Amino acid sequence: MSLETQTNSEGERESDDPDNSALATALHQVENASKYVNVDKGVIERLKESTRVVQVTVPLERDDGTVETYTGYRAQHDDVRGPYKGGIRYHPDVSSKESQGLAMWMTWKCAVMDLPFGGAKGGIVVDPDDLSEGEMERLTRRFTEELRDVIGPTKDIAAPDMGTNSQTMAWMMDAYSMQQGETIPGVVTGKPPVVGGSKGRKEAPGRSVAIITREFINYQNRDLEETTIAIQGYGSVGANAARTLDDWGADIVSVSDIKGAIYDPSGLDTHAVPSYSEEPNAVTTHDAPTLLSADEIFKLDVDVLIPAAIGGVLTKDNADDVQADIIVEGANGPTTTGADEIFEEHDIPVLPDILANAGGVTVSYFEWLQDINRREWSLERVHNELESQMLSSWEDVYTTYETKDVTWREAAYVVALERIGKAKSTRGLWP
Ligand SMILES: NC(=O)C1=CN([C@@H]2O[C@H](COP(=O)(O)OP(=O)(O)OC[C@H]3O[C@@H](n4cnc5c(N)ncnc54)[C@H](OP(=O)(O)O)[C@@H]3O)[C@@H](O)[C@H]2O)C=CC1
Ligand SMILES: O=C(O)CCC(=O)C(=O)O
Repeated sequence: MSLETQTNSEGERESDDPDNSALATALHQVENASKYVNVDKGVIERLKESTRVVQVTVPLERDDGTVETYTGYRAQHDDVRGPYKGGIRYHPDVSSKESQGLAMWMTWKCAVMDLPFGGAKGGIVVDPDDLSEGEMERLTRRFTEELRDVIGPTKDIAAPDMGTNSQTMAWMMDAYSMQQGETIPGVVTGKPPVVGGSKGRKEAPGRSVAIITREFINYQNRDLEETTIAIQGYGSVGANAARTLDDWGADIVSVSDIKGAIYDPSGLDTHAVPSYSEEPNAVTTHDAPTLLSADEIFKLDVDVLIPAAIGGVLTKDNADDVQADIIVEGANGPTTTGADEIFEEHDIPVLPDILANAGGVTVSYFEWLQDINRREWSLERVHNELESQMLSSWEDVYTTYETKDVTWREAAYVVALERIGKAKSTRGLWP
């Protein structure tokens, strides 16, 4: 295991990162939001860096007996409010810088939700579709072993993200527990309920996207039952957001996966469209009046557009094509800085990821509480507590939006940065 020390060079960051990378976008957002908060400049400078980024080599014996090595990362951004918290991603684009950008967003997300956690993110540079189930398990167990020194239920708590799921978390929990000599469910969240997972965790990020969409529609004095919605990505976040909003009466007129989009102006039966976990890459096999290319979903004239697939998809090159009245971010970092500026010019509100998809980490917090207390909550309790936590943070964000001349993203950052700044000054950490 090696600890990679970060460089502080602005110039290096700018030249290394294209405009739409997670790190470049996250750094721009924090710099921009810092104008609106009363937080010491030294603290803001510190928050532009991760505490540490761990890079590990993960050897894997393939099913045919050959050995391959993979690279894994865990970026731990800030822990002033509590242990580091954030997902593990298995994807070919995982990198040190991507992990750092995503870890920063976790710090803000936990602070907006007022959860006692800091921010982390990580993953392995691998295409999970290339691995068998047994290979996935061996890779995950070895990765957990390599991260052993820096993770733990009071240090850094992992969770699922793209390419990982509740089974991956069960393997991580088991690998960690075996070496510790006792079962420690609180080291990861997003586990299957039978091994200490929380009911409702899998659906939670999509559910919170639905809650924030519903609240914003009400805020604008519109009617959810007359609202048309297009959703990019039909995985854990996209499909659950689609089905929840559909159940609440909205018309989900278009959904997409990597292969394309389906469109029905009278509304799709979202429960019948196969989600990624039900059948990968199968959205376009569903019978719908119109088939579109994957990118055409952004051009639809709908009330709400929900990008819920990957980061950096709304850019300055396609933002002018967006016809939606409102954007609710389901994915992490789907909107680049250039696109954000265009949406502001066009008066298209963008409800940010750090609020909208925060249901995932919020129910992860509930799971962690259940694990350390050895108590199990009912699904009804999870839904009620998620609802009240989302409404409380939504109120904090819209009150800030109404009292300062800021965008919705800036309002969420103000709430987060002020909480983090107060925690730093109260603890006396410098910076
Ligand atoms: N899971 C979680 O707990 C949370 C996840 N997030 C974020 O939400 C986003 C999605 O994550 P999650 O739902 O877990 O991931 P999944 O892997 O479950 O789903 C991703 C979906 O996006 C689709 N997709 C990928 N690329 C494209 C593309 N270019 N165009 C259209 N669709 C595409 C995939 O399609 P295909 O099946 O064809 O590959 C799949 O349907 C990520 O940004 C993640 O960080 C945020 C909060 C919590
Ligand atoms: O549940 C968690 O801890 C984190 C989920 C996550 O990675 C995210 O919200 O982006």
